Amino acid sequence: MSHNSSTKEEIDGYIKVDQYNEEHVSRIASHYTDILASLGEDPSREGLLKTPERVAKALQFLTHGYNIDAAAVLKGAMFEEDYSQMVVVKDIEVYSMCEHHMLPFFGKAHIAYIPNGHIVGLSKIPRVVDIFARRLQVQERLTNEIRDCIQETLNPVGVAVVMECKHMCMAMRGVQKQNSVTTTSAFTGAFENDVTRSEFLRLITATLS
Ligand SMILES: Nc1nc2c(ncn2[C@@H]2O[C@H](COP(=O)(O)OP(=O)(O)OP(=O)(O)O)[C@@H](O)[C@H]2O)c(=O)[nH]1
Ligand SMILES: [Zn+2]
Repeated sequence: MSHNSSTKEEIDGYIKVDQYNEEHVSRIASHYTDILASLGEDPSREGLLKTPERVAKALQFLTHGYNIDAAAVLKGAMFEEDYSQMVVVKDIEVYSMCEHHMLPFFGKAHIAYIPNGHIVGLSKIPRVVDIFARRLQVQERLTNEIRDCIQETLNPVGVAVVMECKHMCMAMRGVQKQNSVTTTSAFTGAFENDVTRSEFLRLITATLS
């Protein structure tokens, strides 16, 4: 992956295995060799020989959102359309990493917008989620960044984002709460109105049968 330019693949939100930045991979890997030794491991034992490189590549994948322009992704599929009801995309899987411990947090995002002359290709909404999630994050900022990107790019009548995530730093270590879920939300425009917001919350909690 080039860290200096956005290829078509990067704009599409993908990183291909042959696109890792080799210079960064080898730099990160050499640090991980030290880290393994500092943990009391033997970095030269067979099972760990390729681990620093694997971790380096995994980390590049898990943070590859930094160099993708989320607004450009949305603009790539905006269509003029005379539809002015709420569009809701719910249950979008989210995998991110907390910036405090670099441990995963994961869960679901539910997103709605009310068009203002333009709709956006539906797949672009989960892509925007991924672009901001594949960075070191806190859930609150992730929620706001998704909202702001959609609002500023699509200029809809309103945007709503709700995220429900589990944080591994609260489950595997620290306070060790296995079942707690953190909910964050961010709204603009029409969703600041109680009736519209309630309609959105009703739609994301409704189950299809
Ligand atoms: N607000 C917010 N906090 C987060 C998020 N992810 C992790 N944290 C918290 O970041 C905080 C960091 O607190 P510190 O006291 O500096 O770190 P710590 O000693 O490792 O804290 P403990 O996790 O309580 O052991 C912890 O309370 C984490 O639960 C997030 O997405 N949003
Ligand atoms: Zn954390």
